[in-house]
Amino acid sequence: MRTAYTSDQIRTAERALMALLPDGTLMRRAATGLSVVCAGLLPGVYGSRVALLVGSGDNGGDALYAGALLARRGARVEAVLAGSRTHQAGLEALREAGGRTVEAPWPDVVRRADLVVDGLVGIGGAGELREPYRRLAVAASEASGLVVAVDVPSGVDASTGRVEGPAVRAQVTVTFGACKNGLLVDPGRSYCGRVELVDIGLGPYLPDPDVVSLTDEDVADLLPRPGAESDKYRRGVIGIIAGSERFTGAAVLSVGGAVRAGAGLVRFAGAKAAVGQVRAHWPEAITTVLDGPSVADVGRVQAWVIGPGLGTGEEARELVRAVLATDVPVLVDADGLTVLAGDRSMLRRSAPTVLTPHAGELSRLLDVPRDRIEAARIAHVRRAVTELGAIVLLKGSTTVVAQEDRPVRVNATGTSWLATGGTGDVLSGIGGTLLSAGLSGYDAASCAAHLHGLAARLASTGNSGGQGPIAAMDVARALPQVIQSL
Ligand SMILES: NC(=O)C1=CN([C@@H]2O[C@H](COP(=O)(O)OP(=O)(O)OC[C@H]3O[C@@H](n4cnc5c(N)ncnc54)[C@H](OP(=O)(O)O)[C@@H]3O)[C@@H](O)[C@H]2O)[C@@H](O)CC1
Ligand SMILES: [K+]
Repeated sequence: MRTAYTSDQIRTAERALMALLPDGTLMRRAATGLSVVCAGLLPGVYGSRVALLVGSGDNGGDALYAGALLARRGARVEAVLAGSRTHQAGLEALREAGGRTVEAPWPDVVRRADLVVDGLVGIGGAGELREPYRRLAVAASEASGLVVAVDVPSGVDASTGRVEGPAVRAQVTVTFGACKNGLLVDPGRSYCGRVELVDIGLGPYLPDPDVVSLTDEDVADLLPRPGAESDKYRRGVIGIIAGSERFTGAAVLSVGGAVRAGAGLVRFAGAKAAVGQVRAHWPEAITTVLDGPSVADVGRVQAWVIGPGLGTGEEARELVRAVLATDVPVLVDADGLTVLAGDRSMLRRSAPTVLTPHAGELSRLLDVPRDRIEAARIAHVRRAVTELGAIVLLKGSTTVVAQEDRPVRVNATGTSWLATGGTGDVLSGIGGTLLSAGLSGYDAASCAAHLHGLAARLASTGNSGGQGPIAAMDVARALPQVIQSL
């Protein structure tokens, strides 16, 4: 499991460790690790041009010391001192090693560098970058050389991943001691490139993580696998209520996600047209044409999925109410969430409820503008959990899953090609299947997001290794191969 922390958590751990070590030890460790990564990126250190963007804090100090180490190996190191102050010991080290400082015009220095080291701000950064950092961040992002961010790309909020205004776009981010939340969550994540962690001995002093990210191994351990004693009922019976006379595709895709994720049995109930399509595509499912808002005829299930393509009228409302009145876990998606936004009292129940909104749906549920949710996904998914009393999977460029009193789980899989119609319906079927197999809502939601992202990657990757468009059904189809590979 990968773990990540807020800036405050990192600072607390740093203070505890620093108290035990001679002054400057941590910065030396950080700078040595940084210089090793930088040297590994250059075809040769000797003779290469390195531009250091140096801010006024310790982030700039790291860059200066790393620059000194590279200069000792023959790199031509030029430092742009952008802050009102400069880390003096770091500057002396750079000068002693043969590095030099340069005056404006700075963009030329950045343009001609083989490697740009962004040491403007790290965990001490707050809010939008001010000038001249702002201009340098833009120049670095447009540079033709490699860009390495020190600890966190400048302009990215280390605790939240929030980006206001320009920020440095790096190919590699070298982070110290532990990963920061903002390196795992969009929009910050998309500025980091590859993240390299340099161990500086902080481990024993770190608290419980604020954010975690499951690995393939974690998901493999959590996934239910049928044993010799398993039959279809014991593996899990999932009930899906989706689709309408007008929208039938969502039903087919949700059932597809469930069948291909390994449901023991899928019971599908919906409007006649949706039932017809589900039967045509998935003969494995047992179907019921719903006659009114009762789910009594569908049969026993261990978990429900309700919402994709359901509509938001009176009948849909009563169906959502009926499903939430049962005593089994329920996953509510899409139109089901819009219905819930109109009457959150339905969420008062004792069995687990998993909600799977995208930012627009969460905006309706919380009455918060969508762009605010997208800018601060962790804070809003937490708020949703507290306000709604449910487990919440917030879909998007970074999918995050939260439950009360547990770290937010950030999904590490997926591809930009996944942003296409119907993929959310497939996700609901996967999540419901895992719930019906007995996983907790928190595990079911996070494993579903992980598998969904892996399946999308597999489906979108061609023989050449490049990625291309996918249809939602391709994601469902790729699920068995992904589960086999874990
Ligand atoms: N944690 C660890 O264990 C270790 C941490 N280490 C390193 O220390 C780093 C943290 O150093 P830090 O505390 O000195 O803060 P830092 O990130 O350099 O920035 C502070 C300066 O930025 C400025 N500034 C802020 N916001 C701004 C804005 N929007 N726009 C423009 N300027 C802005 C603000 O300037 P001021 O307003 O004071 O002029 C302030 O002085 C950390 O990221 C890591 O690299 C390693 O060396 C060793 C182990
Ligand atoms: K930085």
